Amino acid sequence: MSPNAPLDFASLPRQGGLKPSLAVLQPWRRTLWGVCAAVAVAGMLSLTPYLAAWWQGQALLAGGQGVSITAVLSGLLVAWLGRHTLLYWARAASHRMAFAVIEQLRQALLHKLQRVPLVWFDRQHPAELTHLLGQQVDELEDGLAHLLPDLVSATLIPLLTLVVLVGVDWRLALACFLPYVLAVLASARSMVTGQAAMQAMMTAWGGVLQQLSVFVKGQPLLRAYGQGHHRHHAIAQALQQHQSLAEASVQRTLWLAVLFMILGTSSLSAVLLLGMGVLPAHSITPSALLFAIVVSIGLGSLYGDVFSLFLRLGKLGGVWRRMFAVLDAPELAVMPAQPVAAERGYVLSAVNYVRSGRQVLHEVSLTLPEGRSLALVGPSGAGKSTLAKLLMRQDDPASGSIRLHGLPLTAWSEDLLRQQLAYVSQQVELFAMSVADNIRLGRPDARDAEVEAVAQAMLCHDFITALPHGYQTRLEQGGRNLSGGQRQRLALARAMLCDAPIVILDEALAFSDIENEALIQQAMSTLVRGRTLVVIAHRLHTIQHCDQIVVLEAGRVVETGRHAALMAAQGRYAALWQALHDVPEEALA
Ligand SMILES: Nc1ncnc2c1ncn2[C@@H]1O[C@H](COP(=O)(O)OP(=O)(O)OP(=O)(O)O)[C@@H](O)[C@H]1O
Repeated sequence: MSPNAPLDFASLPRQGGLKPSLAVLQPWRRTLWGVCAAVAVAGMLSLTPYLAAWWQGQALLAGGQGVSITAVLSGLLVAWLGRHTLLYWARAASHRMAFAVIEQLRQALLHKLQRVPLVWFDRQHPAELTHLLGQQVDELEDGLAHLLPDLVSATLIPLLTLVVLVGVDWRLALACFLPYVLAVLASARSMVTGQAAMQAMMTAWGGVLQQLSVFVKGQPLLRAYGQGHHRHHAIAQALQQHQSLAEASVQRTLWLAVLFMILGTSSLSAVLLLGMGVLPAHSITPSALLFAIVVSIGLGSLYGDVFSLFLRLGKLGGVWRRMFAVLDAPELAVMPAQPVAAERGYVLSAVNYVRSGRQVLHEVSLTLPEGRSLALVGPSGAGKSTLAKLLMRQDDPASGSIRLHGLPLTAWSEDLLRQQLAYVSQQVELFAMSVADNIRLGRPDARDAEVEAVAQAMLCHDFITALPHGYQTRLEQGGRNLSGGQRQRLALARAMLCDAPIVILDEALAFSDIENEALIQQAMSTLVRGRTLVVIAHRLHTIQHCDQIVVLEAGRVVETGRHAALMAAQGRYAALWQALHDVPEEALA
């Protein structure tokens, strides 16, 4: 596999530690070996000052002159240059690999977010997801670019030195390296036991981000209700929770820090004790003792690195786990099915839907022929929006089936289904781009004249041309510089521009005043003629001309029919009409 081929994140081992990082770097394995070799050689070159000291010391102890200072300095300079050239190349190569992986991983996560059921987002907090896609993906850089070379340095150099020292004197080698091995084992254990604490800290940090995001986004509301202090308190609590976990984690590893301080000086002490006190003087040569002293001093500088290496390994595992939680989120599968011949429009059979463990829709069955209109009415919380979302396959029912044009929604490809649908939800989404581009999201290739025509029809043109740069005025995120009614009309214009054969409007006129509402309805009735229309509205006069009205109550269909027939039946619909419009009893007769 060439490094330019797309990476397969699905096949990475789902575990912490270094395994996913090594697996994801497989396409660059040759470069990876090169990086490790370069780091190893650079590590060996870093030993040259110690070797030179030993060499000179040995010569002096033997009563000689040693090598000339110029030769020593030249040798050290060459080693220094060689070491830094190798490290420079290794850093550059490992960063190239890391950035390529990070780029592809971010793309894979974004791609995944486009395929998870939309209801999945209800369980996520936007601030946490943004943090994951932004900062946390970048945090992998340490694991991919630095950790492996650092591990090589911390393992290979001591190992090589150990081999040489064993050759010189195995007893001194033991004294020198036993504390180091103990330090590695203690760090590894602390990483294993610290995994849960690391996860808890990451989760707690997610909580802090959530509270901060509520605080920032909710300022207008919080101030209106004087809740600023309350929110401060919530943020302080979330921070406090994170801090206590961090403190607990530090407490848990404090003994390690102390142990490291002791072990860090133990190699030298053990070598001196053994070499000058315990072992008989004649059984040890001065040059062997000198070499062991030099090695143990060099080893002392590696203890801190070992400790931080294991901490970083633990953190890397936590970051991969967060990535996998998103990459492994279940998707809505597309399952081929045989279409029911000659069936056009929607057919729902015994649809049950469960949300957060609660049944929201019960045995809903209905038919909406192509080109006809259907209104969903009922009290708040009856399940109208939920049903509309299922028609767009934002999620799958727990049981029952929804067919469109004879084919179960589960058999439609995501793209093909989206092409069928235009949707205006209760929450209008407008983006920080020009007004024209916001409308054009409905159909990216629409010409300016088409954008303007649909804006005229949805009564947007006048307020748009009154903006400083007309259609090119850049909106604030969420369209904050527009009124609620203006935002909704823009969303309607976008949906109408989309030209999809099925239009779903969820309270799309809720913010319109009576005068505008009548005018928009008139324009829309022309635009949606011939299309399949699903409307949700509390203001029932807006839906009285629909071909079919379905009344939902507590997730069940309790009535269906046309306006006149339902009014005449004096059932739930008539009662709703009466309650909402305060029509006198005799008018319903
Ligand atoms: N994200 C969610 N998580 C859990 N339950 C939800 C969620 N969204 C809606 N529900 C529940 O599903 C039920 C139906 O909600 P839905 O929004 O479909 O009602 P509705 O008839 O459209 O109400 P309204 O007219 O107020 O918009 C409600 O009882 C609601 O509590």
